[in-house]
Amino acid sequence: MARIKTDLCIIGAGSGGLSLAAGAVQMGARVVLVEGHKMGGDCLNYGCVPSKALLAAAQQAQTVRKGGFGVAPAEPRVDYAAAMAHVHAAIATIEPHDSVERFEGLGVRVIQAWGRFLNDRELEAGGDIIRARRFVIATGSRPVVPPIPGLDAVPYLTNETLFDLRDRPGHLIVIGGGPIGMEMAQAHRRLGAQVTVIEGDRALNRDDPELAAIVLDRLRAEGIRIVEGAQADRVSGADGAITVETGQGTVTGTHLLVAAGRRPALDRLNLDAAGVETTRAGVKVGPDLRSTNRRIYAIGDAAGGMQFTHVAGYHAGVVIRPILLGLPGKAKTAHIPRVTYTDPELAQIGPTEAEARAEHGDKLTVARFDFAGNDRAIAAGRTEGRIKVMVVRGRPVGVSIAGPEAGELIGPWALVLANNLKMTAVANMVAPYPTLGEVNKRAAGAYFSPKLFENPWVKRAVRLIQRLVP
Ligand SMILES: Cc1cc2nc3c(=O)[nH]c(=O)nc-3n(C[C@H](O)[C@H](O)[C@H](O)COP(=O)(O)OP(=O)(O)OC[C@H]3O[C@@H](n4cnc5c(N)ncnc54)[C@H](O)[C@@H]3O)c2cc1C
Ligand SMILES: NC(=O)c1ccc[n+]([C@@H]2O[C@H](COP(=O)([O-])OP(=O)(O)OC[C@H]3O[C@@H](n4cnc5c(N)ncnc54)[C@H](O)[C@@H]3O)[C@@H](O)[C@H]2O)c1
Repeated sequence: MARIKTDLCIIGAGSGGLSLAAGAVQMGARVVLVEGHKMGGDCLNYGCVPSKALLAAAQQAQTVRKGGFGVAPAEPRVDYAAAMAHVHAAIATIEPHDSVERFEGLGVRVIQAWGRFLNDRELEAGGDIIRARRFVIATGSRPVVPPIPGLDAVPYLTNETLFDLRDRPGHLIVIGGGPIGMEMAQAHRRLGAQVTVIEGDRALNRDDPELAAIVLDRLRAEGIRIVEGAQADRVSGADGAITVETGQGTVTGTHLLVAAGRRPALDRLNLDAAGVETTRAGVKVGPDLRSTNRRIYAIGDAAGGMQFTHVAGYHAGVVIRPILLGLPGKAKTAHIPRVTYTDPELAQIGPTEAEARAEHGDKLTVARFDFAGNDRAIAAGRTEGRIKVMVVRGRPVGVSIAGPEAGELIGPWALVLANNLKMTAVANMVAPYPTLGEVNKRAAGAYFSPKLFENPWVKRAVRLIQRLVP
């Protein structure tokens, strides 16, 4: 047992904790990092990395299945275990970057144990007692397992166990039509499984319904059954034959994936002892991410806001200022993008059209452009898609994109919104031809066109000038 005094103690070595530890130690702080399970957290081990790697394998299968452009389609011979081997190879490639060795090399003291507060200034981990000037809770989130009658008596998967499978499910039932559910539904369908998604509300319900429909139409066309407005009421059966009852009938499949949302991972922390209040969403924090104990901050999924790796990283940047330099820090959300990596992808930044309409009323203009009008999309046969830009007084406040590479295409808008730039900044950009990226400029064009081309004053001015010009 050691008594450790430090400047900063971070609990959780996932996306947020690792970013903060690396930044803080390299700026000269003494840093202790406490991790009870795997370095890299959810994103590396059970989240972003494995899900995107499996989607890549699924894309490969789909390319063969689809054929086209003179290449004959063929039913792909899928080796599911090999696809999962790719998933674990991707994790293994990234692992060293998040490892104990790398962080100790940077000068961080890493304690591999669960952390638990003893009081408002001390944390116990693996028998060591850490007294820190500041603590940061970066403990992430866990899958919600809803209290559906019968669920506890059947074998079910979550994102924490799905990537351990080596035999392809014959029929995967997914409870939850959010990003996890839809990404894993498409991955498994493309790898040859039958897939049914059961969603109590609308699938992809945080997104603009007009754009979500583009994605959902494709998923249905690929053979995924999506049952919406159907709460999973009861589950029964055993390994290989699991039945889910909903208000819209019953579904029987071989495997069940529960993707019904996330809850903050705070249970081991003994937060009462530290005077840290919580809500259902996470640690109760202000915009500065400080908890009800002024020495303790929370970042990432544990802070109860947007649950994304890039948000956890952003939070790390926000809290490092007050913790290390005594400067104010404030987390904002209006400029943060989010992407669901189905094919086509679904990307959003700021409010959707309905949300922007509710906030800005008549001041809102929505500019649209369809991928069907983009030459590169036509050449590549990838024309399913649309971009919508919500503009208020010449500045974009929100952007929604459904289409191929939507996650890449939203990048420039993240720059525009983060820097409060105007639509003219996008219109002034010259996009290389032919690229999908031209949709961004064309959306800006769609915003300015009515002002320029349907404006009688412009027409009158041009006629007058043409008469005067020699
Ligand atoms: C299937 C899936 C796919 C996803 N895909 C994406 C994506 O494509 N893009 C994206 O941006 N986001 C994605 N996410 C979300 C992303 O994974 C999370 O938002 C991100 O990991 C949050 O980072 P974090 O640092 O808050 O927590 P985590 O990365 O979860 O790290 C928390 C760490 O804290 C540790 N811990 C918990 N309690 C304690 C304790 N008491 N003591 C010590 N250690 C503790 C945990 O073991 C864990 O290692 C996905 C999530 C899932 C589940
Ligand atoms: N691409 C990405 O960036 C990405 C990918 C996956 C996850 N994530 C993050 O993880 C979070 C969690 O993802 P998620 O998909 O688990 O959660 P979610 O909350 O986004 O979606 C869960 C869905 O399950 C439904 N549901 C809940 N209980 C149900 C029941 N009993 N019967 C039927 N439907 C039910 C809900 O209505 C909801 O639509 C995301 O919101 C996101 O922040 C991000």
